[in-house]
Amino acid sequence: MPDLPAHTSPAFPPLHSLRPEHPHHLEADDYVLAGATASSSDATSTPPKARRPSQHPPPAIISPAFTPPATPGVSTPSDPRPRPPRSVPVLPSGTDSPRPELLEQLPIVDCEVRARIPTTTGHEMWLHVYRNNVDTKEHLAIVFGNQIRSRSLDREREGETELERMTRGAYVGRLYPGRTHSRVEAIKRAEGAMPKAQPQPQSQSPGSSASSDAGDAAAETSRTELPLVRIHSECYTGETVWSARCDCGEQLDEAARLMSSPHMSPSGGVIIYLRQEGRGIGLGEKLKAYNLQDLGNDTYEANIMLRHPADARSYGLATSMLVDLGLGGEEGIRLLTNNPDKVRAVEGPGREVVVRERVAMVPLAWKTGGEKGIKSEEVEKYLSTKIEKFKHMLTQQ
Ligand SMILES: Nc1nc2c(ncn2[C@@H]2O[C@H](COP(=O)(O)OP(=O)(O)OP(=O)(O)O)[C@@H](O)[C@H]2O)c(=O)[nH]1
Repeated sequence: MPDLPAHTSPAFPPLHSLRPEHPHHLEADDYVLAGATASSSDATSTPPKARRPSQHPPPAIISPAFTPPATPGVSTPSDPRPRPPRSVPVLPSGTDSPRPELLEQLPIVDCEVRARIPTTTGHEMWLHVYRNNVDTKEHLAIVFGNQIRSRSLDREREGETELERMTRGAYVGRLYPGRTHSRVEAIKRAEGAMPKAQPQPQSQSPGSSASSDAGDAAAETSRTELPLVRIHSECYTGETVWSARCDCGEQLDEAARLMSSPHMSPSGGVIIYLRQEGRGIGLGEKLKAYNLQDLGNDTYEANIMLRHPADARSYGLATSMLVDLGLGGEEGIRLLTNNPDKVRAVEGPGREVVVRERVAMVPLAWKTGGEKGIKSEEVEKYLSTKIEKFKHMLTQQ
């Protein structure tokens, strides 16, 4: 989705100035952004550095303790084609971080309904609403491409009419006025042949006979063709009300952009959207944490001061939803994340999902030398805390 309306669009006027009255606070006009010519395809560029013309050294936008490492040689300015994001293999032994505590059993999930959503960029995605046996929230799977299908959605339900099946989204291909059957074969049978105007059915899901025909080829399949997955946690502030305190809205946009590009993600992709707002503490508590951050604490400390874990999330639901979408098993997935805990946790207690590669999410401002992306003192502090305290890996290594 190259033209997704970014939550951080420069054209969007700020609601109010976030500039504090600290005398040494960064003045935007005092700085010239270095590296503004960096290629936007450079997935491991360093963030912009601030330079101040006056005699006083500038207060760093990024924590002085944090120097994002540069990975040379990844930009190809002469090649205008989009390149798949670089990814790094995830070894079975995993990362250096301790394995997070996992539920002994995966939650049971059920896809209640799905619908085709044409988007403002001209791409389409399939929005799936899931229910489960551990909470009452509607967790979501945003599916790009036609290869990925929900097993629980497609399951036969006793006494169900064809209209009911189509209404809950359990159909193959596309709906059109007058369609009477959820399955293409039934339409063929009823009409003697495939109707001329009938749009092409979706390709079969992984694990079906058609896809197993291609099973041998799968062994040779380049890892870039593994489905791309993002496990995204709800962030009302960053995704809906234009907050520049975090990079959540930008990450959601970027995941959708990569997954809707057949070049970047030829096997399609899924964003599992979990309703665990505020790293699991909820919106109200997150707002309290923001006030504590304005009082000088970082995002980690603020949660602790509120007597919450620094990160109160879990990922068992995501594992179950991925299995339901046919992405479990040895073939594996590529996971779009900087969070080492997520890589471990999403694999599940019995390694039901295998993360073959991790694809880093580098902030847009870093990739573009500050030309695009979120610019705020708050987000810089947030990102440096994620790296220093949550051990997020914002580069490919
Ligand atoms: N408690 C709290 N939650 C926050 C804050 N800022 C963002 N969040 C929440 O954090 C979640 C996103 O977490 P991130 O740490 O940005 O990213 P991640 O999901 O751990 O890792 P990535 O996969 O690399 O994006 C969302 O639920 C946001 O609502 C904050 O300051 N305090």
